Amino acid sequence: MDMLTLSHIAKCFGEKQVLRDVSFSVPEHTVFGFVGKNGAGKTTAMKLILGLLAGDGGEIFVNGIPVHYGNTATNRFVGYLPDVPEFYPYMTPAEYLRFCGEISGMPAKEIKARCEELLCLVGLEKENGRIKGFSRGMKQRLGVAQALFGRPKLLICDEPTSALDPEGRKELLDILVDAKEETTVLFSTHILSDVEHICDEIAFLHDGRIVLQGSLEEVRTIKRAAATELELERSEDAQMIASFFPCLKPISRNSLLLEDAECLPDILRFLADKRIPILRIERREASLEELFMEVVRT
Ligand SMILES: Nc1ncnc2c1ncn2[C@@H]1O[C@H](COP(=O)(O)OP(=O)(O)OP(=O)(O)O)[C@@H](O)[C@H]1O
Repeated sequence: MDMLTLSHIAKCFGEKQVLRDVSFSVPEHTVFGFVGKNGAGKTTAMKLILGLLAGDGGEIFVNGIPVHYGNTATNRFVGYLPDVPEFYPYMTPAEYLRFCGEISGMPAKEIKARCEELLCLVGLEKENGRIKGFSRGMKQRLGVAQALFGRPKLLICDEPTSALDPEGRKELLDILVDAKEETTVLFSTHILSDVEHICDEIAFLHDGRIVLQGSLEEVRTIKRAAATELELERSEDAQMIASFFPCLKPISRNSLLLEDAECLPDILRFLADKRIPILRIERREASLEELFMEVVRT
């Protein structure tokens, strides 16, 4: 079953059309990457899903129920982590989560157990200091715990890793993967390597439209499946051969990328004729970054 469906969503701010005919579905118990450059409209789409903005067309369903602008009933299924979560800095993480439980009306006994469970999930069970001393990564992890408190069916995270260092990013991504056991995760990002590491499905938003979507494998199949990297011993040879074969794109001083495999025999013959030393020829999968650039160019 799909936990979230966007169907032909449109949104304008004044004259500016931010989303045009955006449709995608997020299957249950998956991590779904919502990818787009800064300003692509990701936060706008998330606010529409949360009923915080009124759309200009289309429909959104969470757990099969339509979302309405304003106080939408569907938010009882949703946990939300904004891009910059705010906390009471004088509280400890356990106090903060207990407070979240109390205002949600959960029985005291359940609150204690849920706090312990979530602090373990996000690796903050030994952190007894006040939140004001927390790193950004620790705050994001606490934000995930807070968003998961009410056992939402859908967890929405707005750019949860963008301000984190590589270690903090990895910790947070691991938590999102663990979270899909009990929920469905939609997270927005412009960091394509994060998507490559943890997402089951992805949708690329560009210019207000979804330009590519599916599982990682599907996306790679739809677009270019692979490319060949050619590394030569001498940089002057790399420059020279790139000027003979426009299908070769320089990617470093000595390395070239070949996207059209049909040219490879001609290139190898040329290298052999001229006795140009080769260091490495490697066939490799295109990165998501390359796929995204390709889609955006077309
Ligand atoms: N309330 C608003 N009024 C007018 N324009 C807005 C409003 N909210 C967003 N926009 C514009 O809509 C566009 C999309 O913004 P949005 O924040 O949804 O993008 P984003 O993909 O989340 O970007 P980022 O990664 O930078 O957060 C931007 O050009 C932004 O300036």
